[in-house]
Amino acid sequence: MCGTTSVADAALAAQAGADALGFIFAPVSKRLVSAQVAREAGLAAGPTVARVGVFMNQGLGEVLRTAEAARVSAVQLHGPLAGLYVKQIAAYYPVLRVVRPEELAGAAREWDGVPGVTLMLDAPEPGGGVPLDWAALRADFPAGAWLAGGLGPANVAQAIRELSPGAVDAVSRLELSPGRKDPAAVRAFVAAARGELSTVKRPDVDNSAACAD
Ligand SMILES: O=C(O)c1ccccc1N[C@@H]1O[C@H](COP(=O)(O)O)[C@@H](O)[C@H]1O
Repeated sequence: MCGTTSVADAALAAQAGADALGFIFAPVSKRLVSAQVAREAGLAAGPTVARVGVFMNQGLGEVLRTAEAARVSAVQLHGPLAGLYVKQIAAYYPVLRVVRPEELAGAAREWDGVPGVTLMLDAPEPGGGVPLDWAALRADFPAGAWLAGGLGPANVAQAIRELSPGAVDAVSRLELSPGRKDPAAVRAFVAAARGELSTVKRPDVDNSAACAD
């Protein structure tokens, strides 16, 4: 659940069953949040909810200082970034490295087996609410990668069926206005994603017993 800007929205998402909250620290964003509010919101979400700091083309020092001040548990990196920079941040925080569709195949090769770096596929305009052509991306989508881009309550189940992502992430289709969550959409999104994830057959999970029952 990305774009969290308040304690109230963090509590809402946690109560709805979100596994992770995203806090956007990229100055270009309409959902920009301060490290202090992110820290308070993360505390309100409780001990089992991950806290992801979202950055775009920001310096190494700024990323590490903000992540520390906000007490995030992972960092999401957007933009054309050098591999060395990503690895330097991965020495401190688990990294979600965001890639566009045209970068997916190359990034899957580059980051395959690199500890601490998980790929996240997103649309070319982050936070733009535009879904991807999931079927066309299936061949290049690596196991365990996360999926974002135009996901909402009405389409998240189909996206999970198409790509079996490790996790799904959304923002603009869950809002009343930028930075302000729509409670009904938040609850419907988590319910739809959880419902589909409980039935999807993953390549790394033997659920044949469940199928036979
Ligand atoms: O949402 C933003 O404003 C934003 C700004 C800078 C980097 C990332 C941003 N959002 C990310 O966009 C995706 C999905 O957005 P949507 O569901 O398509 O609206 C998500 O990963 C956000 O973290």
